[in-house]
Amino acid sequence: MTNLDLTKLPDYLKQQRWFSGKAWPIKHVTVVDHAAMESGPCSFTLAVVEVVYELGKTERYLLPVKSGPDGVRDALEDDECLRALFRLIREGASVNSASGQVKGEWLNTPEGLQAMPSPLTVRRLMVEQSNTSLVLGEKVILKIIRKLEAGVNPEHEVGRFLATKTSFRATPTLLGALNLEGTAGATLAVAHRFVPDATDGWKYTLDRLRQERALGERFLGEMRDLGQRLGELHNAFASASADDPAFAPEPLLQEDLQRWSASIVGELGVTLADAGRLHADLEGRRESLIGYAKRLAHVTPSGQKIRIHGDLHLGQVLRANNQWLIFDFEGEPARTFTARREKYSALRDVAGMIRSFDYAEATVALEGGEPRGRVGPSRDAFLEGYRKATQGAPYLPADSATFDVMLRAFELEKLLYEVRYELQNRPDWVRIPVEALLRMEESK
Ligand SMILES: Nc1ncnc2c1ncn2[C@@H]1O[C@H](COP(=O)(O)OP(=O)(O)O)[C@@H](O)[C@H]1O
Ligand SMILES: O=P(O)(O)O[C@H]1O[C@H](CO)[C@@H](O[C@H]2O[C@H](CO)[C@@H](O)[C@H](O)[C@H]2O)[C@H](O)[C@H]1O
Repeated sequence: MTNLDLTKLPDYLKQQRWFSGKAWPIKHVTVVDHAAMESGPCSFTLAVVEVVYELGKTERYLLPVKSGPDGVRDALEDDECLRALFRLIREGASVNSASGQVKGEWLNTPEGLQAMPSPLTVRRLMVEQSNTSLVLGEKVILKIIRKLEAGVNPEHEVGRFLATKTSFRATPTLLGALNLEGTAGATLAVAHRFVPDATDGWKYTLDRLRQERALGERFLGEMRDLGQRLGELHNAFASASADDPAFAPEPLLQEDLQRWSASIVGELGVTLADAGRLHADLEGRRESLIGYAKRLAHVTPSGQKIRIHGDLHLGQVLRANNQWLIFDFEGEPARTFTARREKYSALRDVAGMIRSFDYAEATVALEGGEPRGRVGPSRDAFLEGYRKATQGAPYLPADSATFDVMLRAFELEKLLYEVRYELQNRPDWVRIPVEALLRMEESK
């Protein structure tokens, strides 16, 4: 049994940036598995704890901790503890836990064989994030996952697929992972190639929109490239062989379209109930918005369902060396792993990115910058690049009318998600998706 003082854990958790249950009273915290990490100069406990809230909900968190007379301390503050964790991954080694095994995995790809500097430098990433990322030797970015979910972690699964089964390299390659096997099984950490001097696409685009009155050919060319990279990513997903059930494309059926359409109509009801009080004019658009969702159910199915990114926006791409890299294959954080791993229409990712152009433009306009009207050219350039990379792809709809109906329905789906996301996280921003909903043309 670990010598962690369980009575101290609720207070400890509530002080952590990554702990998402700060608003709810905790009933109790239990340790569901733990491993003693005792090699090298740092000894600590790698514990998986289950938090049971008074309202009945439960959540699991990874706690790499040291305990002492003064309470619990985060072991990740100690560089030696971090190096010990990374050694497990790098050496593909394992350590027994109380009810399973903590197992390191290092991928045998050409990108994975780079030498690491010694001594290994450790740099903490100063970004707001729900996990803890560290840069090791300026070559590897190690993300320690804080909130654990049951099932296969899509970021690990997708990274591994892209690195080992495809030639798609417009992504920071997955190098390795740390997994807990056993009854409390989960992915605990993922290691990717660190991309030096990278800017995230959101910041990059905002800077460009602030600087350029009219979008120049250079920026539009970059948007074309971004569309092309996304098309190449989808081609890589669709290349999965039939004996790889988690990735193999599946036929798109009328019932898929009907299910997605019904789900968007349901989300419209929930979202208008939440946002309608604040934005009364949305109610008047209900029927025309339902029209977008309903048309999705009636198109003739063509194309396939494939694995997709699932939460694509400008914050999920990096710009480095004049190239785009797509990363963060975790999917939408509010969904279960099973839901995030579902195959879908590739156009859902296309819609996600198009929505992001509108967000970027609206953000600059709200700052008092250039007025709106620049999304259209970005959207067209992005779609042009996407179409070029996916010409004749079997997973896309056969005709452009169906392509457009599906894309509009997924834009609506994303907009509704964004309204709910903003109401919960950034109420001041909710006007961005609300105004976009109001702008959607009348249903035809
Ligand atoms: N491979 C990488 N190379 C360089 N920077 C990266 C890399 N991966 C992530 N980052 C930076 O770290 C930030 C957080 O990474 P992310 O994987 O999105 O963490 P989280 O899932 O916790 O939000 C990103 O916004 C990006 O700026
Ligand atoms: O990056 P996450 O996986 O945490 O995604 C969530 O947060 C995003 C905001 O950080 C949110 O994205 C929305 O805001 C972005 C600007 O901040 C914009 O570029 C996106 O288009 C917009 O959807 C995302 O929806 C949410 O899942």
